[in-house]
Amino acid sequence: MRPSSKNIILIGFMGVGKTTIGKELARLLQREFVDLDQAIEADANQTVLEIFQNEGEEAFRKRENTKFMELFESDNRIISFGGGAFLQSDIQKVSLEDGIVVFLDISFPLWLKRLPSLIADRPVLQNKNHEEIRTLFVSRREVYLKGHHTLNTDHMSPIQIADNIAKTILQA
Ligand SMILES: Nc1ncnc2c1ncn2[C@@H]1O[C@H](COP(=O)(O)OP(=O)(O)O)[C@@H](O)[C@H]1O
Ligand SMILES: O=C(O)C1=C[C@@H](OP(=O)(O)O)[C@@H](O)[C@H](O)C1
Ligand SMILES: [Mg+2]
Repeated sequence: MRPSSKNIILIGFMGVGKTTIGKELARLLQREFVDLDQAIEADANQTVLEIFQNEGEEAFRKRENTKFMELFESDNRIISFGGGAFLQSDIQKVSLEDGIVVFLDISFPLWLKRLPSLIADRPVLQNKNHEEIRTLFVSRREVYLKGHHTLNTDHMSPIQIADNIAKTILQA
């Protein structure tokens, strides 16, 4: 089957592996890889953390929206979102209408083991206790489930996950 040229978008909670797996998937499918956060950082000449600190979350969300709309003018890309991008209703609508949206899921206990390595550069996780983070994880998961495909990533390496995504999309 000829693979569609639609953009493939990876969504899911912070730290699930969207950036890491997106790179692997792009290599596998020989497509251009774009990480939405990295594209925003390059434009702003600041890290995501610095944008949150210097401009606030609302300004970051505006940058996220503008950059997404710009990126979506071309197809054939693998685009890794930041964990909040798909929560924006217009980003969600355009992604679902014109792209292939893959939700990378993970069980919360496994995700929690990654938290110490994530906290320093994920402003949304800072100043929250485990229960508050779990509540955010559960409520966002409901939104991520609107994606076209859901893939549980528990106990799999990024390469295995990328391989599964490629197979899932080719079979669809
Ligand atoms: N399948 C996996 N198994 C174990 N660690 C992973 C896996 N995928 C990603 N990681 C690690 O988790 C951290 C967050 O990955 P990242 O790709 O930045 O996630 P995201 O873009 O979803 O926030 C990194 O340290 C990365 O090496
Ligand atoms: O979930 C979120 O609201 C965010 C996730 C981050 O990306 P990752 O999901 O790649 O960590 C980054 O966009 C920003 O810190 C906000
Ligand atoms: Mg990322």
